[in-house]
Amino acid sequence: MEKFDTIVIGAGPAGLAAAHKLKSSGQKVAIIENNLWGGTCPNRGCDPKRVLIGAVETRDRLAQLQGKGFDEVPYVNWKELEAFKETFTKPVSQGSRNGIVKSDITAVDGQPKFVSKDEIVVNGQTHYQADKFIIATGQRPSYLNIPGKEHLLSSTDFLSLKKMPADITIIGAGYIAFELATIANATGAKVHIVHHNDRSLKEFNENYALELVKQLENKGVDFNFNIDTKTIEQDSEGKYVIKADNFELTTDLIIGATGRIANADFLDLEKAGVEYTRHGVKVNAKLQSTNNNIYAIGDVVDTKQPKLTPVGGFEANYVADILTGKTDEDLELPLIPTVVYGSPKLAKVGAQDGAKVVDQDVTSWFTYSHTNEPKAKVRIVLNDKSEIIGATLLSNEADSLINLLTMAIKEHMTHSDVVKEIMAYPTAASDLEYLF
Ligand SMILES: Cc1cc2nc3c(=O)[nH]c(=O)nc-3n(C[C@H](O)[C@H](O)[C@H](O)COP(=O)(O)OP(=O)(O)OC[C@H]3O[C@@H](n4cnc5c(N)ncnc54)[C@H](O)[C@@H]3O)c2cc1C
Ligand SMILES: NC(=O)c1ccc[n+]([C@@H]2O[C@H](COP(=O)([O-])OP(=O)(O)OC[C@H]3O[C@@H](n4cnc5c(N)ncnc54)[C@H](O)[C@@H]3O)[C@@H](O)[C@H]2O)c1
Repeated sequence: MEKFDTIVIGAGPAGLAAAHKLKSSGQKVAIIENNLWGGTCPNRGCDPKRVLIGAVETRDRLAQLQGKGFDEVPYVNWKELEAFKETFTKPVSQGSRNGIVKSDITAVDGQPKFVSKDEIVVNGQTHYQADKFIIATGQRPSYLNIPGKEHLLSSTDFLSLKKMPADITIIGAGYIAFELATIANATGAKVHIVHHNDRSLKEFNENYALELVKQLENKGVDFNFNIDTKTIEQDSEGKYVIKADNFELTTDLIIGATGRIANADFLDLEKAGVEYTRHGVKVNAKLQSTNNNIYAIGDVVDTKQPKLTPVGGFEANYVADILTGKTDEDLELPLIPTVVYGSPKLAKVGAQDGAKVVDQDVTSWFTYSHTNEPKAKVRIVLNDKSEIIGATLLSNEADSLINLLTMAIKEHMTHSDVVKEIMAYPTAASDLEYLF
């Protein structure tokens, strides 16, 4: 039986980063994947989504300048865009696996299961042992447990639809629901969102989330709040009927976007003494599971941290440093900026409340008015020393500006620090000194 210093389970952004770093520190490493190498982000998450949103941004830019240089605003041609997206996703799995093999890391395809605290079997056949294991198996869509749930498709299905239906419904109002609704709407599809309460994007400032709802409503998206879906049926024409108390909606296709569940349940973790829930593997402050030799990183970890690609990458580097003796400190995550992609985009970082909050509608400012953006808002949070400690942004520039604000928070910048800097003009960054 082959024995390794470390075996990584799951070849997404987190697992791959850990495997490469451990190998470059001199370890004998294996990594096991049971599906597409590269994981969620480049195959069925961030990257394909970003390609699609890119086309939406282009369309909206034209729409904003209709009658101001442009006459026609075409809908996004889904078939062509989907084919373009495939040029990014198709090479990912083979490319990621090749990278592993090239680095002299053992690549194993198959389904691993623990047989003891330090041994796994893959596909019930080949046994491997290791001193340490890293679980990096991510999450999968979690479906509503209701009659008719078999009619629900996931974000993965959406990103690979061969044809965009005329009428599409998304259940849920989190990141995935907003991003997919934005994309489908730009293809000319009628989009409905059905949500069980009246609070969308609950991690974000409520007024900013409501403003984003308004922007999508203005584009024709139909929001149905406080609708707790009870059943889904298929009618005689093949359409789907969503039913709830005093509510019925007939649609061509339904995407379930009601959260994700940890891939911790197919590994026989019980045999290794590793505790987990549907939220993921339980870990201590060093990302160590209830078995001291088994760590967990990325989306599969049961913590309150946002489940995002850069977080998984950060944790991968941290655990690799722990395993190679470069640190024994507890994990300390830096500030985590996050963005709901769309047009406009909604972004946030850091504290949402503090000693002072400066909340401004900046739609009329040159940065936003020269492209005729429909709405731009900035909310800056300061502490009692007047340092920036948090921000929420709504605009087409929110994704780049939020990273700049993340650096400003890290550097404890105040207004007088900001005015000492020169930023390229005219950009969203050159407005910084006027934002608080
Ligand atoms: C639609 C969508 C859009 C997203 N957009 C963004 C975004 O814009 N920005 C952002 O930062 N994040 C985004 N995310 C989240 C991001 O994709 C994840 O945070 C990131 O992929 C997590 O990396 P990971 O390596 O922990 O898990 P994954 O990327 O999920 O990788 C886990 C890997 O483990 C494999 N695996 C699972 N079970 C087993 C098993 N039993 N044995 C072996 N292998 C197994 C899986 O096949 C997968 O390859 C998005 C997610 C989705 C679904
Ligand atoms: N841009 C990004 O960074 C990005 C994009 C997509 C996904 N992600 C990651 O993937 C994760 C999963 O995304 P998600 O949108 O599935 O999860 P989410 O947690 O953001 O949203 C799930 C939504 O479903 C709702 N919901 C739960 N039960 C429901 C029910 N019975 N009926 C109707 N709605 C219900 C929740 O209230 C919530 O609004 C995110 O939390 C994030 O970590 C990130």
